[in-house]
Amino acid sequence: MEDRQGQIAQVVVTAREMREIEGRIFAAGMPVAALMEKVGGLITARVREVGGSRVGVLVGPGHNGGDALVVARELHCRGYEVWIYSPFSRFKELTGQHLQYAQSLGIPCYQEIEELPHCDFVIDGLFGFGLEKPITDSLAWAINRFNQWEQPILSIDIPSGIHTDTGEVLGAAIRATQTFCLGLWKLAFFQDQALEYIGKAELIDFDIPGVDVQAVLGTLPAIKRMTRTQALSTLPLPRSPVTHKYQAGHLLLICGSRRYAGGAILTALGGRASGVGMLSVAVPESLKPLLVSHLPEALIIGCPETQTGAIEYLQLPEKTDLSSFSAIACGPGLTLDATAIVQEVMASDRPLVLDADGLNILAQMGTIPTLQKRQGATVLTPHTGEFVRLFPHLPDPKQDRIQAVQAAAAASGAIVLLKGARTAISHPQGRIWINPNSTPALARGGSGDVLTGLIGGLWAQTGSKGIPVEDIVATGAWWHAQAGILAAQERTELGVDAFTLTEYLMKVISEWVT
Ligand SMILES: NC(=O)C1=CN([C@@H]2O[C@H](COP(=O)(O)OP(=O)(O)OC[C@H]3O[C@@H](n4cnc5c(N)ncnc54)[C@H](O)[C@@H]3O)[C@@H](O)[C@H]2O)[C@@H](O)CC1
Ligand SMILES: [K+]
Repeated sequence: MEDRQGQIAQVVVTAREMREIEGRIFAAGMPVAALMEKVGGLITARVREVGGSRVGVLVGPGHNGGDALVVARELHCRGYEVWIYSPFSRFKELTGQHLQYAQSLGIPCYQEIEELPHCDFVIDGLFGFGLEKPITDSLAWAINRFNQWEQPILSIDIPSGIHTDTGEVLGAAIRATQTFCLGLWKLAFFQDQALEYIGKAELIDFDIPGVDVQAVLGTLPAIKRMTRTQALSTLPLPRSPVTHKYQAGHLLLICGSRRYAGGAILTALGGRASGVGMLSVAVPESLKPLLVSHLPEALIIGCPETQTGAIEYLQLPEKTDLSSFSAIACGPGLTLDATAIVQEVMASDRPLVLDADGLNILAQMGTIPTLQKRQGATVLTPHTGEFVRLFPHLPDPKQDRIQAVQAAAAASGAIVLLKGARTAISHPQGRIWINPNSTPALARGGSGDVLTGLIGGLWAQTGSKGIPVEDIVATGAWWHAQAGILAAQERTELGVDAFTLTEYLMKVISEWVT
């Protein structure tokens, strides 16, 4: 049971895949009406927990409307006052039958929004994954009116008007307070542009057989949703009782400048929180005392500086070269004057995380040709602005973040982590992890620096264990977000500065592990 729920929690589907999976269930003999009844019953049970007794139900022409009508009928039978709004004249057969029966029970059905009496909440069953063209005219107008209402709106499957795959608004879309996603997570739930419409998201599992999911998605689905179980299986815990510090990885961080000293500290604190065995931090010479005072256990490498206070070149300790490190993370706070350093680490064959100015310098060097020459594995961690600078010829991530990150990884051969409310990580061959939960508290200067150090530290510890790099990166993203969520719970969304975040990294993980 645990297993099935764990697997279902990771699955993410497109509208086409959902239709194929649904097709297999129907072909195997499940009557369409029975499935609708089952799903409607599950939604009703959740709706009844919401409270209120006067309900407006928005009913569309397809099976999303059919689901809504089952809920309307069940609520009516349980003593709720129910009104239906449906401005359509033609319905799919099953939906039409449900509407007829609902009306026979005395549930009023209105075609005009003004006729709907005041209700405690609204159920949105206008369109689900069958929406195929933009919503226009009077229906778009009505949706915009519903959005101005104060009452909570509960959407069935997906807020009506949201594209199931890209998350874009097709003409007009319901802004839901809560959305009950049916059966399997749809891609739109992880596209930043849809999040304000989806509200609180909840999966209603209606027992889709695992074999049908596998038959359509394959044994290694392309897009997966990160889960706690997955993250815990990747973390380097428990440690072997006989390990020594060099077996727990050696991370080299290259970061900071006189102008951006704090970025170096935050990156290093992120690296430290990963538990990495040995931490070396290369910074401009003048930052060395500052870093030593914050991280007494790390080896701080002071490097010659440019006139502007950037690292001029790497000056590693004697008998050390880049091959001494299990992973390198480079970029936060470097400024654009540290080009030589980025060239040097690009030429090494070490696992490399590039972030911030490291990415901006890579963009100047020419992202794709430079990466194609690299011997080792590379992780890029851009936010949207850096992404566009790195990949100016690829589709704009604002339109479809998942497709954009997939295209970037394929074109560059790097593992690309695109930051956002729903951070997505793609492997060059198209495998994607999505981090499903985060907090706007993390939209704050320095929080990305912490992530870079953390991912570097995890990679240094686990890279040699055969764990796929994208799993390690996704675990870092998950851990970082969970620390932000816990910190925001305890300190509000205003209380999660990047330094505080580094302290919550340990706190959150000890809660999971114990
Ligand atoms: N996948 C599954 O296994 C299940 C799906 N169910 C429900 O079925 C839904 C999908 O049902 P459908 O395929 O009937 O699709 P929808 O109910 O999403 O809507 C399709 C209908 O809307 C019309 N339409 C599409 N775009 C329009 C537009 N812009 N303006 C006006 N009309 C438009 C279409 O002509 C069609 O009649 C799901 O979202 C879910 O709610 C559930 O009943 C049970 C199980
Ligand atoms: K809907």
